[in-house]
Amino acid sequence: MTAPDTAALDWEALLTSARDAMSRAYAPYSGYPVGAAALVDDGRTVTGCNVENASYGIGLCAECGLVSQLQVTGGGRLTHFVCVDGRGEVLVPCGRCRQLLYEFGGPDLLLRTPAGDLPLSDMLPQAFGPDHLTK
Ligand SMILES: O=c1ccn([C@H]2C[C@H](O)[C@@H](CO)O2)c(=O)[nH]1
Repeated sequence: MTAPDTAALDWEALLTSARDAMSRAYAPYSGYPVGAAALVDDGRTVTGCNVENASYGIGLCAECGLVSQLQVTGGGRLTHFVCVDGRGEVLVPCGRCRQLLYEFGGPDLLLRTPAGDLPLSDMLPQAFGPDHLTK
């Protein structure tokens, strides 16, 4: 399956999905809800929201839920990704989450960021990934 044409991609629909996910976040400790949405190479959309915990350090980022949903709904490769903050504004994924995304999207995964649409290779240069383990 080939990645959808970037120009034809409906970023607005993906943003709406991310904002909807954000509205379901559980973020009572930080007060910082996050929603994430990604397009899969078979046309599915997967989403996630952050889920915090009274044991602060074990809270889950929105991207954790997203990659879990990716797997549980059939796997595949992520092609386009966006996450939003509590105002619905585009947010950059945190460093750990860039690594999570790399596993399932690789360097060509396109991220919508406040600085424009960028491949993950720009956001996580010289990434460590599955290929290193096979060398
Ligand atoms: O990429 C990110 C960055 C932050 N958060 C969450 C973690 C925490 O619950 C809250 C504040 O850091 O935002 C995410 O879900 N994804």
